[in-house]
Amino acid sequence: MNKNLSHLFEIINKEKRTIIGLMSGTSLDGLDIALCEFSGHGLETKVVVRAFETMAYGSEFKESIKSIFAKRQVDLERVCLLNAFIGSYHADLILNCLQKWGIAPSEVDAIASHGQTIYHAPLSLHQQHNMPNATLQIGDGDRIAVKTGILTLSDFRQKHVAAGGEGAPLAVYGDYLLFSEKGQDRIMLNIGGIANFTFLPGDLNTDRIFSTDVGPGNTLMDAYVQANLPGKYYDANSEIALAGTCSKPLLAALLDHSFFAQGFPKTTGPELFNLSYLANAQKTSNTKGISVQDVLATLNRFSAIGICDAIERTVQKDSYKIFVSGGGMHNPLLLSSIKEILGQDTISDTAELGVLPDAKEAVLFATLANETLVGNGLSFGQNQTRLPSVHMGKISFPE
Ligand SMILES: Nc1ncnc2c1ncn2[C@@H]1O[C@H](COP(=O)(O)OP(=O)(O)OP(=O)(O)O)[C@@H](O)[C@H]1O
Ligand SMILES: CC(=O)N[C@H]1[C@@H]2OC[C@@H](O2)[C@@H](O)[C@@H]1O[C@H](C)C(=O)O
Repeated sequence: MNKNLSHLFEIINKEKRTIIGLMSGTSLDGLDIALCEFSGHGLETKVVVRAFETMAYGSEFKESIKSIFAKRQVDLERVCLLNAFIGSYHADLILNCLQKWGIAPSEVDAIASHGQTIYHAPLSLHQQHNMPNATLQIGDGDRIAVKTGILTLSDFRQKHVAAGGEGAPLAVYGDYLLFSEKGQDRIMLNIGGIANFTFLPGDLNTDRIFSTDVGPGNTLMDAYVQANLPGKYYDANSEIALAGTCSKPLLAALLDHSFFAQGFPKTTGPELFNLSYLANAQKTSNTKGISVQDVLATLNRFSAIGICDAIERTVQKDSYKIFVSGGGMHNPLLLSSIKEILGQDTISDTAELGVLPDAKEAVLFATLANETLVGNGLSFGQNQTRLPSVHMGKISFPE
């Protein structure tokens, strides 16, 4: 038998598998690397996160990605080169991280690589009715496999799109497998560049699981800070927003977009929520002259309203418990607005469930890989989110 395939069977037959999950999101802050140990699959999945690290990206690398990120017109040669470069670069970051942790690559069974989203185009965004939902992540999995010598699963979103989804959010799969709890309705809220949430019903009825993107988390605030405050990357601890006042006319203009009127579930990205979106809202609301502090206070409230409105419109009020993750959970003004609007005294985070909030998305992709390697197939039946019941990820062998 082909040596790669016999190695694959060895991994599948193991009691426990060590899988590295990778995530590099819309904020372009760095590569999240989670070293996970799995046993079981499906609802029996058990994961222990043995180590986690965010390997920060250098400014030159961030600028290269930004030059092609969420843009309709780009230098195609740059896209081609970056697809290869990101694969190699991520492989180097993994090898550095393993060395730091004192773990040999041979101890790792598989890598689960999300890659870098450079364009997300569901039909609702591209509006070309003869074209399908589409999404594009780059950072070639073969490069990661060859350079690290570790079997690599990558490009997870393509199967989701092929099976009728929008390619996102995929968090719902990991949320369902790792965090469902009989007797407790849970909302798993991730506030990354774009915010999304999963509703996990306490009766474990898969038909009632619900998941959607809701609009911007940090992406607009980050983009505005980067464009207006040289040297700053984001509004750390909401310090700037806290010094301002939310502008009602600007807030109303930001909310006046068909995305918010559209039904659920839906997905979005910086292709829509970018500085042109803000400039347009400032123009129509005649608020171009307001201070940087007021703009950030307004953008902060805008994110909070998008998140809460989506939850209120799709999940019965009852007694759900919210578990937050993603960088936006470190934004105190945003969190206090969410609590105020939803009438929640406290919001927990996923650390309470054994997964560090900053590591959650990387753990998610490792979970998807575990399911593809050893799962028996998930069935979401007639789920209201129309979740494709598929295994995701393409397998790259090292040799
Ligand atoms: N102390 C803080 N105060 C305010 N905001 C913070 C703080 N720490 C992190 N953030 C926000 O979190 C962002 C990083 O979030 P995260 O790493 O979840 O993004 P991502 O993984 O790129 O996003 P996505 O989930 O959209 O792919 C930062 O860019 C910043 O906006
Ligand atoms: C296309 C894409 O990369 N989408 C990301 C992005 O970042 C947050 C939100 O938008 C989410 O839909 C998704 O990532 C997470 C990991 C997901 O699929 O659940």
